[in-house]
Amino acid sequence: MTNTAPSTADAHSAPGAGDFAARAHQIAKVYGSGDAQVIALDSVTVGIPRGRFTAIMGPSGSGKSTLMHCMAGLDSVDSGQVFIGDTDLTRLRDKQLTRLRRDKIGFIFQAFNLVPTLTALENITLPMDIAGRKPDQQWLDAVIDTVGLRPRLKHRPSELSGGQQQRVACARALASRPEIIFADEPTGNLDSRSGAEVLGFLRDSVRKMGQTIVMVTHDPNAAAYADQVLFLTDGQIVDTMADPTAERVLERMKGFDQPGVKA
Ligand SMILES: Nc1ncnc2c1ncn2[C@@H]1O[C@H](COP(=O)(O)OP(=O)(O)OP(=O)(O)O)[C@@H](O)[C@H]1O
Repeated sequence: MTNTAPSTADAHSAPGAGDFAARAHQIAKVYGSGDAQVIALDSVTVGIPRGRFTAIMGPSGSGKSTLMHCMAGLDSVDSGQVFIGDTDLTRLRDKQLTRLRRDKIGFIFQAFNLVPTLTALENITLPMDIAGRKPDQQWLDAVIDTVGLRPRLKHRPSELSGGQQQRVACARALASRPEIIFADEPTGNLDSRSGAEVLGFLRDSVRKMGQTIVMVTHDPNAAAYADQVLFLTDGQIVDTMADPTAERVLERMKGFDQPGVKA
């Protein structure tokens, strides 16, 4: 694959560039006050290249989840700007933000968050049903085949393995062709084989379908599926790595004081 995507560092020099699916410009987030004050994000500027798979890594407490939540409009920033496409999230009212999250963003969490009474297919199309949108059947078929769920569409979550449930959650995120998918430790609850399958599907959806995915992970093996890794410490992006391998990511992580990495 030819790497023509803008690098994350380009976001500094070209904050208006159109090749980023999402951008943060000098965002800060502080929790608490006085002695209890924590600077979770310290003037972070970053661009998430369109049609690429980006992993975010860093020690526990470095601000990964906060960065993801702020970029996905799930949490507000104290200063700076966040863009999804050309839309500045910091200027939206609550209702507009809810609509943007529904229409432009897909989410995959560690917990699969499926509705237990619905079938796999009903779970996949639920966000579109709620939004009153008809799924594009051809696209839906492609997504279902990509995640290998065709024989399981009528099963309820309790009749599916953890890996299959997370595949349903991936398909649900992909089904509406969102501008960007945010995945927070998507393989954290899976055994290594199911985790590898899910990561393979995520990578395929980027390579074959042009999806943009950002994934927070503690696992260098998971990060190795990405096209690039952003390293966060103390609320700042301190490094990026293109075409990562698990070994190189692990080596880089050893430079940080971080207890959670699996060797
Ligand atoms: N709601 C909150 N109130 C106070 N402090 C918070 C809150 N949420 C996060 N923090 C603090 O902000 C910092 C960044 O937290 P964040 O969850 O983003 O880190 P992380 O890199 O995702 O950590 P982990 O890998 O352990 O999940 C941490 O010091 C955390 O304790």
